[in-house]
Amino acid sequence: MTPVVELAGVTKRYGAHVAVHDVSYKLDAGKTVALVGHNGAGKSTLIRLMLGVTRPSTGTIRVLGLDPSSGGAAFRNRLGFLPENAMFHPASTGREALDFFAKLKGAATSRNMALLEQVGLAAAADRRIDAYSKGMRQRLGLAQALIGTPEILFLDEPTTGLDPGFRRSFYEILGRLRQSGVTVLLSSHALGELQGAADRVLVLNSGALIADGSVAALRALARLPIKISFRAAREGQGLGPEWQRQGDGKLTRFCEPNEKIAVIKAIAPRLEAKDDLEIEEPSLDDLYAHFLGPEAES
Ligand SMILES: Nc1ncnc2c1ncn2[C@@H]1O[C@H](COP(=O)(O)OP(=O)(O)OP(=O)(O)O)[C@@H](O)[C@H]1O
Repeated sequence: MTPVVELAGVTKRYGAHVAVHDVSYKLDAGKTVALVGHNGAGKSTLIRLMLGVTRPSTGTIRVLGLDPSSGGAAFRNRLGFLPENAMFHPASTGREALDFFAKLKGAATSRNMALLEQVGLAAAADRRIDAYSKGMRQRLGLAQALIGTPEILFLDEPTTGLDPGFRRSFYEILGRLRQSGVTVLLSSHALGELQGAADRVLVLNSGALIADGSVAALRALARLPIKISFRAAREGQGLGPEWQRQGDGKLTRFCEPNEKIAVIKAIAPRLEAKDDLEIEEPSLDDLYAHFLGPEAES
């Protein structure tokens, strides 16, 4: 399958500052891919490079088989973009804003109501945008990005500032888009919200791509320890020193993911029906901190 996006050895410098350093990847059609990293990691710069708004200092970029910086209007209409801070005229209604953007894109305005419906804004179509919540404005931004039925959507931090309910419903809309075959590339600070929402995660640190894979593959790569705890009716004598008694009376130890079953088998003969066994997998926030450091935001 020909990749829809292909970067090879892409570096972007602003003066002496390297915003993106030697990044290469290929994206397949129909996948949802997340770019994850701290503030300043280079996520927006990569999106701008793929949109053709800025050119790489070195390396090559192909989007839908073309150099995005030399693509014309027909090429741009095959892409949708939701900027980090989508701006709309506050006095216009959602419907008027979409009409404006459709005209800019040379697209028919007749689909706009269907787009508003798709993002759950049909009932608010004729309300002024200054009365929209942040979550509603982000959905309007998504509807704007969907004008003209784009093949690839670039969404720059679409869920930043949204409360958990709005985040969830935003990802539900993205899930439906994924089923319709659109390729989605979104950036995010938070790995935690991407479980089940992204097929693949690209982790960026200081402009460099430091990890690339599904959430499950990143978990396997990180090999973060698993915590096993149990509270036994009988004393857990004879267990090794790796088992520590906690303040709540539970016995706890950490182990490598590939030791988990052996550890459970070793304690199984001591467990009775009324005993309590807990297996705690590392959280996605732990995984983010593993790749990007303890000051990780979630
Ligand atoms: N036009 C520019 N001129 C100079 N430096 C820039 C420019 N655009 C970005 N940078 C710098 O490049 C680095 C990467 O910025 P970028 O906006 O791509 O990061 P980001 O991962 O999107 O961050 P955030 O999560 O804060 O949006 C930053 O250090 C930023 O200051």
